[in-house]
Amino acid sequence: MTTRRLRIGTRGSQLARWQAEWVREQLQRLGIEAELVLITTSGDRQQQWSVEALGTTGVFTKEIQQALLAGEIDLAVHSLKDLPTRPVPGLTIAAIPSRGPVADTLITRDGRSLMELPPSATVGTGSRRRAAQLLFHRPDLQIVPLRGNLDTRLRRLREGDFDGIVVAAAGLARLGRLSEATQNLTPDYLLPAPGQGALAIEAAESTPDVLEILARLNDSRTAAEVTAERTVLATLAAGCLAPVAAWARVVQGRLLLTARVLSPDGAEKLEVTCSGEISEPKRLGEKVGALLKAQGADRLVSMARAHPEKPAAED
Ligand SMILES: NCc1[nH]cc(CCC(=O)O)c1CC(=O)O
Repeated sequence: MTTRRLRIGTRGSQLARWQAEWVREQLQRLGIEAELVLITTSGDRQQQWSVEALGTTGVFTKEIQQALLAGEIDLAVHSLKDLPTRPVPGLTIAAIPSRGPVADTLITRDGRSLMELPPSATVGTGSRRRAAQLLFHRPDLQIVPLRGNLDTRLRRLREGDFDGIVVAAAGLARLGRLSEATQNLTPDYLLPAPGQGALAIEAAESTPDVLEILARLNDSRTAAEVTAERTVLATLAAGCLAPVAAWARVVQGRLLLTARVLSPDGAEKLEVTCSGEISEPKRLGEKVGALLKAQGADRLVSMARAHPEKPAAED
């Protein structure tokens, strides 16, 4: 077993540091000392650009993964929903800890709920998944592109740039600001992003001693849930830029998976729910992905690709 101090690579945002610090504390409980190493990613550097304009996935993870491969850090803590589904040679997800809240929340300036917002109200979000589902319920809403860290987005709402914003409950809770949420958006209303609320702890395959330690932070139930969700994304070859949502949960000893694909304008919506063995999350994700394809999901995903002018960012 390793006796040296482990180096945890993380982005510098408040949320990322909270998450990395949480992992540091979990390691400390196991008697393992660790320290944070802050790494700036291209997604952090280019706040003014849409993620699509950056022309690649993994803008919040790539530099951190390079540091892992170079041996500059021993482990990386990511928001799982920011981590592309395509594996990186030499790296592995060593642990997926127990998940936080999964839902999205609406925050409005005047405390009105989604259905109470006035006609043509403006909602700031950079996520196509959020935009499409909001428009499905309220086609009149004006969706305004919004990027940046959670604190930036909350500040812009207070400054009056929008009537409302939609953010992940997990992020708000971690910043200690869940009380600012106006409305919890239930999954039937706004289905979350694959992996939302969960962390991924990544390490290099060449460091089996580190992998062995990190395995103790894994929560097998959360791992099964997010594996099913991410398999839908991978099966649809959708990436983070298409309006794809997926949510898996354990109900009566079985894994229940709901996934949605929408057109970017929210006018079309496909949805599938299936259950499967907890021990076979990948099979369940593939099945749901295939059923969505059979309903025409590929056409909706390519509609999103054909409209790159609309930015997508926060999931
Ligand atoms: N890149 C944005 C991001 N990545 C992870 C979270 C919050 C935590 C989570 O959803 O797991 C957020 C903020 C948001 O979506 O509002």
